[in-house]
Amino acid sequence: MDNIEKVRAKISMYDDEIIKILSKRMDCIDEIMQYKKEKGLPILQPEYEGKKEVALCKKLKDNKYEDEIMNVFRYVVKNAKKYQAKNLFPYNIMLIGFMGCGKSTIAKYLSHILEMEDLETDDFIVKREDMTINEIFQRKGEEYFRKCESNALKELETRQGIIISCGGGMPMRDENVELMKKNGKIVLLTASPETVYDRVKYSNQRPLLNGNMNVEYISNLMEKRRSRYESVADIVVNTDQKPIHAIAEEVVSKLANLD
Ligand SMILES: Nc1ncnc2c1ncn2[C@@H]1O[C@H](COP(=O)(O)OP(=O)(O)OP(=O)(O)O)[C@@H](O)[C@H]1O
Ligand SMILES: O=C(O)C1=C[C@@H](O)[C@@H](O)[C@H](O)C1
Ligand SMILES: [Mg+2]
Repeated sequence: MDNIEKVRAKISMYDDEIIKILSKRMDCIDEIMQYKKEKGLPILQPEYEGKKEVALCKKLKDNKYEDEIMNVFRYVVKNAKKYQAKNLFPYNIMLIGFMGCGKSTIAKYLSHILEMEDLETDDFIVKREDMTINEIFQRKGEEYFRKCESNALKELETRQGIIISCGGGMPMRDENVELMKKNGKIVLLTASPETVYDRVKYSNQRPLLNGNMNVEYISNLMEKRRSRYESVADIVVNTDQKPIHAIAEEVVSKLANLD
């Protein structure tokens, strides 16, 4: 064997070791998930991630390959999170609820913490139609927008393992709910009319609220939708006066405890 072949053989041997070690590391993820389940511990522990990064930096200090190895570790951690999410949620997480209840905010947070892709049906429609939601309502009318929502769900029918933040009116149509339930669990986020008002009062991006930006209007529309929202939801999480991470944890633990 010439020298280069010898080195390649060595690399191959190290690859075997890496595979063995990575598999053992993944087994630990299974163990941790099982342990958290048994002890009723929070599934999301974002503070652990920061500590882990610091600990790894310390271990790699003065290592010639510090940057490269650190990058590999980040990828390892990313994939461990993906593996965990895939096991916990082998379906789409469909966030529904009134405007301003926090669907987009929670979807983004969960997407980061679980390494799951997130998608906004409103954004999806804006891209397809090449118009803002306000423009669609003004030029084509609400009924047209509602058809776009159904079409968006049909296009997304085959996707799996994503977090979908649905437009506030999406669950009002039976055909939409059917599509949402096909390969997803429906998470209803709630907030009081006062909270919603506080969160959205300076925005003009929600056509239904333009010219109606007051607690009374919000309260009336919310009441009209309440029973529909509640009847289609697999789980419900109230978001009033709660920080994002607490809402996200509640979503995740309630979903994980579904049969
Ligand atoms: N738990 C929370 N605490 C404080 N502010 C929040 C919370 N959740 C969301 N917000 C803020 O409220 C506003 C509305 O939130 P978000 O856009 O996520 O709502 P949404 O349900 O997606 O609304 P829409 O249906 O109109 O898309 C944002 O400015 C966001 O930063
Ligand atoms: O609640 C609703 O009906 C809506 C909510 C937004 O997400 C947009 O989908 C649109 O403004 C309509
Ligand atoms: Mg949103």
